[in-house]
Amino acid sequence: MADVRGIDGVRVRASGKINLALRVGPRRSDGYHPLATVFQSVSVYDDLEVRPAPPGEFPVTVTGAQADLVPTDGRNLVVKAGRLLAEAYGSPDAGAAIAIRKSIPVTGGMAGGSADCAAALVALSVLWDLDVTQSELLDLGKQLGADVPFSLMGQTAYGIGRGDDLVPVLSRGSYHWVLAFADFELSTPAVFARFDELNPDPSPALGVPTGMLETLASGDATALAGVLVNDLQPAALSLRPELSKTMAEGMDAGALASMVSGSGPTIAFLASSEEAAIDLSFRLSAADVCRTVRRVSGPVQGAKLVA
Ligand SMILES: C[C@@](CO)(OP(=O)(O)O)[C@H](O)COP(=O)(O)OP(=O)(O)OC[C@H]1O[C@@H](n2ccc(N)nc2=O)[C@H](O)[C@@H]1O
Ligand SMILES: Nc1ncnc2c1ncn2[C@@H]1O[C@H](COP(=O)(O)OP(=O)(O)O)[C@@H](O)[C@H]1O
Repeated sequence: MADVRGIDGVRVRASGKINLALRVGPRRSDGYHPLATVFQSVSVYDDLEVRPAPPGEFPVTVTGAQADLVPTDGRNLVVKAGRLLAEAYGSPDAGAAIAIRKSIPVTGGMAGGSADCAAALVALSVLWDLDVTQSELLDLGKQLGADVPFSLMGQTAYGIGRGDDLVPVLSRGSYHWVLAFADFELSTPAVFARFDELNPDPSPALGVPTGMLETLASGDATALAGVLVNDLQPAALSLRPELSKTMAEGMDAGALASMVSGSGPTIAFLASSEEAAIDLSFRLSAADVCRTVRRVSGPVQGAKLVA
């Protein structure tokens, strides 16, 4: 284990994501579903700070919105990340104090736990001065959760397998989104289970919509609105029908498109410009159909050290 004297703390910021395309195949024997997905990281962030702690200890504090929904014991993905990283590259009895400030909605379909996990991998490899490459971190990330590799990578990426075999996608410019955070949670396994009920025989031939990658390279928001797709959306709406009302309100308020983010319940609205997004966010707030309205843009960076 490297000497970390002199290092006070290491801070890393990690972003949430939306899936511009999420195609889902038949459940595999390991319980996972094959995906073809296009991720885009967006500008809602969790901040994480790690500091030295006694061997084997990982005290976690969580602040921010919905902090009470996040475990602070060994179930927290940052603790799992710390233990795995220490075992694989450092000293198995390493420890760290981890402070998480959450803004990404919890159980919101925006990979907030995965963002924290990715941030912990990056921060702890610096705190412990480990000789670990980005590609090795991606491999560790895969062992911790399907969305963790993308949370490390950020920007725009095409994912296959469990969504964790990634290729970067060229994306021009910036897209303006308005997010509606729900005042309830949707569990990812429950949404996949409802997908199974609704789709007894899903197509195993997965691909993202024709033209999506070309559209992203062109930067045309109106064209992107026409190709967004989420196979989990009917499952999420069937578990929480009130989300349809939120989606309809956003469309009435001028969105180019609306979609459930990942497994939900966050709803993402695509706007034609920053001005349109500001207008949409005011109108959606006034409609009182969600817990919070948040204006974001994407793509942004993956988990990154903060000076
Ligand atoms: C649906 C997606 C879309 O990006 O994200 P969220 O909406 O949850 O953020 C992801 O596939 C979620 O990824 P993540 O939340 O990391 O999943 P994991 O912790 O690895 O798995 C949780 C559970 O989700 C289900 N799962 C996940 C990924 C996948 N390809 N097939 C699945 O069936 C399994 O039931 C698994 O036990
Ligand atoms: N650091 C973390 N932040 C949020 N949730 C976490 C974290 N670590 C573990 N979890 C657990 O993971 C579950 C899924 O969280 P999250 O990643 O926010 O949702 P989603 O999979 O919908 O994107 C939560 O119910 C929570 O108990």
